[in-house]
Amino acid sequence: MQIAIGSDHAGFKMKEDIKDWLLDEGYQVKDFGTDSENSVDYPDFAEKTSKNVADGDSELGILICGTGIGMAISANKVKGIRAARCQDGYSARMARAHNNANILTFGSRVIGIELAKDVVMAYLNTDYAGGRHQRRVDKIDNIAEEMK
Ligand SMILES: O=C(CO)[C@H](O)[C@H](O)[C@H](O)COP(=O)(O)O
Repeated sequence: MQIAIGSDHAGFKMKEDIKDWLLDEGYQVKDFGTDSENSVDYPDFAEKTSKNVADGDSELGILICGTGIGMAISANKVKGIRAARCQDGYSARMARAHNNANILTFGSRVIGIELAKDVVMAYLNTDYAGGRHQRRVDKIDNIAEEMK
């Protein structure tokens, strides 16, 4: 499975750690930056990473900033993206199972690397449940369509 990953300066170090760990676990990872702890603007990296997922090149995406909030807000502006900020395993499982979230975000200034890995594994190892949830996911996606 190919995962798209991105961060701002606040999430840079955690992105590198998560990327190396995912590669060790056998995932393919496409890194959309940033490439250092120099100050950057999170929407730039959210947009690049989210468009790669929306285009279908990567199956899922991970975005890391200081809180995970700015990344989630930005990613959810991209058509076809359902980004969920999850900082515990239960939320990460539900984001996949119930919301079919295709981007996971979290904050490097909020959770540590071991909890972040736990959240990522819960997210990646859970399948979308479909069924009654599809009706709701369709309604989410239709909100953007109706705004046109
Ligand atoms: O988007 C955010 C807040 O919602 C992130 O936490 C950013 O990483 C943060 O705003 C960056 O802050 P900084 O003071 O420029 O490092």
